[in-house]
Amino acid sequence: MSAPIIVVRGLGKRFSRGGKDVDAIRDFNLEIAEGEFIAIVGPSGCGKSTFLHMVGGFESITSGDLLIEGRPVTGPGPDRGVVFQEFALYPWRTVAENIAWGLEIQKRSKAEQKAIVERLLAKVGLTHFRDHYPAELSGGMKQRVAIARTLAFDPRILLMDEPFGALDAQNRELMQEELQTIWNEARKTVIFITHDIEEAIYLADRVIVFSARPGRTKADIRIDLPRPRDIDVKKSKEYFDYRNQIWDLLRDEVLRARAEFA
Ligand SMILES: Nc1ncnc2c1ncn2[C@@H]1O[C@H](COP(=O)(O)OP(=O)(O)OP(=O)(O)O)[C@@H](O)[C@H]1O
Repeated sequence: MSAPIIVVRGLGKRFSRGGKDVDAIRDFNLEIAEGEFIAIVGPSGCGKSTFLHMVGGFESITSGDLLIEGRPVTGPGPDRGVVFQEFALYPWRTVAENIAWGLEIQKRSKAEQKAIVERLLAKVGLTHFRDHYPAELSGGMKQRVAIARTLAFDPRILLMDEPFGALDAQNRELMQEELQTIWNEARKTVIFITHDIEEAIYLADRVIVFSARPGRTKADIRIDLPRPRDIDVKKSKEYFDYRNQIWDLLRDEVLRARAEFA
């Protein structure tokens, strides 16, 4: 196997607030191979978003190592694209202009920008909405624009924090299918945070269950379901077994996290 693209060793993050220290993450270890789809689930407040922000280079590291292709993360970079729950689209830009945003920063030629934007509009099924503004779109459509905008500058690593959290159940399922299709084609390395165990199993090669705070690996479960995965896989016995296994692990941690705040 080739060297992992992301290596996390003994990672820790401590926040200090009002003279009190909070260990969000402690002694967290993880290795991710290029092209792997990793989902992270865990109780609320266990440090999942903090970890993703550290990989993104938006949050400093308190202790341990966080390496991408062998180099320590020191800040954001074009090798990493982020898609978060809130659709951070520019309201004054059309769909096409939102997708082109990163390409303008990269100073790509107008012709290149147009070709990439058209390809991505088709990929996320929004060709007919290219001249619409975000306010005219549904939540699912906005999230598709956000994904297209991130894919436009072609990062090797996609960091996704509850990207479908604000969508209704039907749109969520459609977006899961779409993301799987995009991932099958592009094979990017993905770290995907979700509260939805079923979503994690459907999408991921491995599901990492975080412990209650301070966050670290409680379990690292390989999902051996054949790809590409049809949405009907969610009705299979294997899927059901994974769901029970992960839910049992998570339940203990959710109870521990609750006890702390009781
Ligand atoms: N900037 C900050 N300053 C102080 N404490 C912080 C800061 N950011 C996060 N924390 C604390 O770190 C812990 C982990 O937060 P984080 O947002 O990473 O959790 P999470 O697992 O993503 O939660 P959720 O699932 O609810 O989104 C929490 O106790 C949170 O209050």
